[in-house]
Amino acid sequence: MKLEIKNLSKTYSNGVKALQDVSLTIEKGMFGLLGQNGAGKSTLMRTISTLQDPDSGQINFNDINVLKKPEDLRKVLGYLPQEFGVYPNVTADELLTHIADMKGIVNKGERKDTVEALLQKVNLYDVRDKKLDGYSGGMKQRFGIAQALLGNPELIIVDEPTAGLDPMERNRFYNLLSELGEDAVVILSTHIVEDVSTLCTDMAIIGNGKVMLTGKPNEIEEAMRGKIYEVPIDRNKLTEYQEKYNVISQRFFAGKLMITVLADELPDGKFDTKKPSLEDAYFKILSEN
Ligand SMILES: Nc1ncnc2c1ncn2[C@@H]1O[C@H](COP(=O)(O)OP(=O)(O)OP(=O)(O)O)[C@@H](O)[C@H]1O
Repeated sequence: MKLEIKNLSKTYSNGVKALQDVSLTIEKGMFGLLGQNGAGKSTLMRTISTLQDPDSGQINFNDINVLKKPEDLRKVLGYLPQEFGVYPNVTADELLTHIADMKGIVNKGERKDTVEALLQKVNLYDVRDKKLDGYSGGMKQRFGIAQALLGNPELIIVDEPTAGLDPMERNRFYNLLSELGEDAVVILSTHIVEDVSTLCTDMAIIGNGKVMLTGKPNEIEEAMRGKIYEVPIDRNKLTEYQEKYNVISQRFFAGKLMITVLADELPDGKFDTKKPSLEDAYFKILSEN
């Protein structure tokens, strides 16, 4: 199983270059596409999902030429868009049954079994007869995954799935997502670094419509070992430190401002060496662009 994206470009009519010569090879497993708001993630996800056309480039999934045969891709695609839309005043069971019907699962018995199994899988079986518009954000997202999984897709795309979930719902959702990569190519688009470090075996960072880095999260972290330092400072000293050092990020920690600095060696005795995280790598890339 393999998704190959080659030289994909897209400029919107307002002149925004949302994709600039994007090439990626994505194999079976969970692939994280990390980028800030506006980086081009949704444009890429919608293009792969055949909802919009690029200006140029190619996409192949196994032997399907996606841009030439979008209908072939749709048969093996499961897509959870960023905005799944307004949740109608129907139950999870009713809507999933309806979508299963539209996806071509026409045999009633088979459809009932499929819908039941999926509701079990996403842990909504007990609330299957409740109206969707009364669901919590996490429950809605789990429903979104259930509909994306109808028809056993080989390519699953989830766009910013954990935005707006509370920590417990996010954890539950992670458990669900972590199983998906076993038999499919799964692309998880997100601006949340933790999503990628928790779930993904491979990743890319995208910014301004360009691929800035690809690799395995642990290798990307490892490449930064011995180069990341931190020190707590007074908030009003930030500019001073920024002038002197390559400050890649800052956060509040117990009332102090903790700054993270990129350097080839210990900047001075006040700094501590920090075990690099994926977030440090991400901030480094962002600070360079
Ligand atoms: N239909 C459109 N017409 C014009 N510009 C657009 C359109 N859709 C997106 N853009 C612009 O293209 C750029 C990339 O947007 P895109 O939605 O792909 O980014 P994103 O990484 O998914 O961000 P977000 O998380 O905010 O959705 C942004 O500058 C956005 O404003």
